[in-house]
Amino acid sequence: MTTLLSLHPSSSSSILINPIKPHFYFYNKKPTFHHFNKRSFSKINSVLSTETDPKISKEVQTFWQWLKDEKIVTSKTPVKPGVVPEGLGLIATRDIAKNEVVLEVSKKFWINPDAVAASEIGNVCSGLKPWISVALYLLLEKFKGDDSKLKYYINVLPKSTDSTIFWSEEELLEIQGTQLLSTTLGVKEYVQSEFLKVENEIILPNKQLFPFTITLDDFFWAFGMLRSRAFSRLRNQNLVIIPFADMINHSARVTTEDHAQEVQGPAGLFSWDYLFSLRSPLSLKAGEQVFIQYDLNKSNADMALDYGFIESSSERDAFTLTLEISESDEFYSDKLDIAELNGLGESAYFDIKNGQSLPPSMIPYLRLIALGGTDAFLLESIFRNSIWEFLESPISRPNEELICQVVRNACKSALSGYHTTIEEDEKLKEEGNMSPRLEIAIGIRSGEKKLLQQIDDIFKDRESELDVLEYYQERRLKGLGLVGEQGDIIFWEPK
Ligand SMILES: C[S@@+](CC[C@H](N)C(=O)[O-])C[C@H]1O[C@@H](n2cnc3c(N)ncnc32)[C@H](O)[C@@H]1O
Repeated sequence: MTTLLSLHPSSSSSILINPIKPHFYFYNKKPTFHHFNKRSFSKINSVLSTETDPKISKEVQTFWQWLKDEKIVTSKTPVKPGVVPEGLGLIATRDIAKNEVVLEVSKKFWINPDAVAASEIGNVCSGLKPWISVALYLLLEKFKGDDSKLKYYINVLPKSTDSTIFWSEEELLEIQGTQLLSTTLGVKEYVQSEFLKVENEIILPNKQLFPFTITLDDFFWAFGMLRSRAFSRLRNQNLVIIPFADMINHSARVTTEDHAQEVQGPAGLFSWDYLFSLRSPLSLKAGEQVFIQYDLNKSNADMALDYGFIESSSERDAFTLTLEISESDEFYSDKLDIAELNGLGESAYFDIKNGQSLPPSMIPYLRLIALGGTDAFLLESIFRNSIWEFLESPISRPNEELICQVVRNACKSALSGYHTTIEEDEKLKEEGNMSPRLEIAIGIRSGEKKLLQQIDDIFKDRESELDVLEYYQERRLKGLGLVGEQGDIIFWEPK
């Protein structure tokens, strides 16, 4: 899937398309639930009582009762669980004003590295990455069954989500050629290697703390839960699962992200504690579902990987173009030095978004890696402070032509890696009636192809302008006053 193209005959810098995303990040926001009748597309009627709603499973009812017993849910709580197109969700039981608090959960119910530290596995987990320690804690509580203090919560967690990390090989074939497939495989490999490490270093040597078998699938389940349910933007909290709050679904209609807060408030009759407080970003009528915005910055591929759904609008479509100065480039060290002086490196990643212009440093970087031949004098150290400014405009016809050719060839090559065309995908979308996973696959692959087409169009237009562009030498002569109005060169003639 990786396309690597030589940019210059003498220097072999390259453009890579479809790489595995370079940085595996853990984590940005939130949530998934339940494995019961997941997507029942019933109209969201006001759920007047969880107990009397036949669609609410016994496990959810028991969980709800536990929330009441623990005073997390009180008579003032304006929401209750309901079965919605997104699975389970929270439904307003009365009109809710914009910014009104819909739920509060005291710190003692939070599932985070502090909870792990205070548990029986705290000592052995202290050196682990936070997400790994919380994953082990979740698994430990799961295997305790009825003895777990989190049992009512764990009982309502889903067996998996529609995240691509849970897709079968056959399902993954539907995203053949996409960056999402590369990223998914990269993440799976990463999780597997972390599992093998923690199994050897922590789980097996501490059998008394882990008196049950933890399989790779179990570890993936815990990873998937964290990936889809954890909040990350709280003050002091980079990774925290908040039971009950994680029943809230995402809507593109919500365009702000500041609904979750850590506040201080009463926790029980005589004590105060930190509370996780969630406000409704929209004003709602009784019976409507409460939504939040999970993350405005995530692409559809991020959403598919984290939560197992995407948005239908193309605004979240993204394609990461990777450009690289090759070590075998004869000007490697000069080019690297220039890139670093300008905040870039040996490799640079440019996120291309639908309808947006190219990232500002992409073309100068492309021109830099394509620089060679008679333009190579610009790499000399006397130009070090001014070269980036030069690179912001066309350098020479061969340099500009080369970047167009290479980008266009890379786009064509990447486009040929998909097993369907944009038109075929559009037809499938029109036919409808797809499984949620196929819907994700088609949305992602058609989004990527449209972006590749968009990039190709940009460089096609540029290619058609090669004859009329102004290049470095011409600009330089003009700067010295040596070019006339018509572009003719003015020679100095002695009088
Ligand atoms: C924190 S959970 C929210 C509660 C969840 N619906 C449940 O049943 O537990 C997040 C998960 O809900 C589902 N979800 C949330 N918002 C969604 C949306 N707008 N479209 C489709 N699924 C959504 C996805 O499965 C996601 O991984």
